[in-house]
Amino acid sequence: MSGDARKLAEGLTYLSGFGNEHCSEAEPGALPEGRNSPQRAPLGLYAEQLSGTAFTEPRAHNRRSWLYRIRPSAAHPPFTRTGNGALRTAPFTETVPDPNRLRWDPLPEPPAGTDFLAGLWTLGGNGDAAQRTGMAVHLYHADVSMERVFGNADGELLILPERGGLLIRTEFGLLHVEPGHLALIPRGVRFRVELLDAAPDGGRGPAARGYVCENYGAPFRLPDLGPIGANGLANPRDFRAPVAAYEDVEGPVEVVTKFCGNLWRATYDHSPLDVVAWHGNHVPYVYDLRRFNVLGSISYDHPDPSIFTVLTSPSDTPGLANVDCVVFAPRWLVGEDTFRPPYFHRNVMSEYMGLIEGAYDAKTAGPGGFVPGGGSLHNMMSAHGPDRETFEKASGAELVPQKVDNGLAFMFETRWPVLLTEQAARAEHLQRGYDEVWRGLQRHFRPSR
Ligand SMILES: O=C(O)Cc1cc(O)ccc1O
Ligand SMILES: [Fe+2]
Repeated sequence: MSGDARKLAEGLTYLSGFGNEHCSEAEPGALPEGRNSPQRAPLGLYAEQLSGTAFTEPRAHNRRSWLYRIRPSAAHPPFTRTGNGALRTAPFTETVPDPNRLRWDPLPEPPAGTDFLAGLWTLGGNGDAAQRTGMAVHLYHADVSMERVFGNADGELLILPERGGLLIRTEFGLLHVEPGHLALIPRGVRFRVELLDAAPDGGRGPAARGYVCENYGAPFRLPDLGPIGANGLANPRDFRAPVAAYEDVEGPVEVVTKFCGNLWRATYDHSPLDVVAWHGNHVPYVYDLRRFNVLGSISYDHPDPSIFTVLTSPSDTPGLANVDCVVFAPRWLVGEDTFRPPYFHRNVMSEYMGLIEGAYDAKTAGPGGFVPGGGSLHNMMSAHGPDRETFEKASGAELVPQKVDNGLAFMFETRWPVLLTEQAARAEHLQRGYDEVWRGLQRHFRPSR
């Protein structure tokens, strides 16, 4: 079963380009020509618009798609409340904001039978989902594929697998995402996550794991490049959207929606993944983080990590991100007379970091350190930077050109402090004594008199 899914995932074709006006049809003639909503849509399909931005937002930022489906989304019974599990939504008010630097080990293995939705575990966040501002940091662990379908009214979901490949079946078609890739599910788009590497029935292998940034604010877009020029960082053509693929399923399908923080469920009499054709720019996509064109200093000093921004969700203040997704991808360090790892700093922005693979150049690796599947939180103005070991090594290192290619880390950098859920503040896997990594940084200063 999982072998078939992998073959399917690896054979998928995509539409290329970030923010493009794509179009796709799974049956010839399903897409109307020359208009969005003909009197009768082709092939007996229903036409439906899905808006990701207000109708009136500037053309450059407007997001919407037209879907041609077997049944309109409106054809569903009432939703009723279901448990939220470990999923939480802004505003975050469960704990007292904590100025300490914090670090977590990976989530423990999930209970048997946990799907992606049940396995979402919220660390914290900021803003207010109902005001469409702020963000949340979630982790997930899952050992079975979803059978139900999920859609999130509260924001878009940026998924970064750390362990195990995923096949994501969406209203727009299928996406394949592996550790080292990101997948983006826009607000409102329904999807089902299937595991490609789960141990078949009975043989319990390690669960799939990863990170999710839920963005309540303006949809992620590519950052402006300013003096960098017309190319660089994440190149638009490397973002890939699915081609139309639909499920023609008549029969009970459980559909869950998150709305203003709560999960609601309904049993549909058909699959809502029944879109036969679509066009538009409010679409899911995948991106391979290793395609990131890393730019940096070729003279001296360590640049600010904004140069590693893959995607940004802007706020109403120019240059101030609701949240940025930043990647620390393989790169050369060549700075002369330069302390090459990240500098000591205190930042008005708040930084959640995770590790997809290997190690990170400012933090000690290994057990009790910054490990794949773990995460760190350095909130507004919290003092951090290289740990003692890194500082000592890097301030004495011979400054020959050096390739940093032993890891893949990322950061969600957000305008407001990330406030913790109770489960994150009390977690067994919250590391105790994280401050120790900065203990013993020696005094070297000697006043001249
Ligand atoms: O804290 C971190 O490791 C993230 C980070 C990286 C960097 O290269 C410069 C500043 C910064 O906050
Ligand atoms: Fe930092």
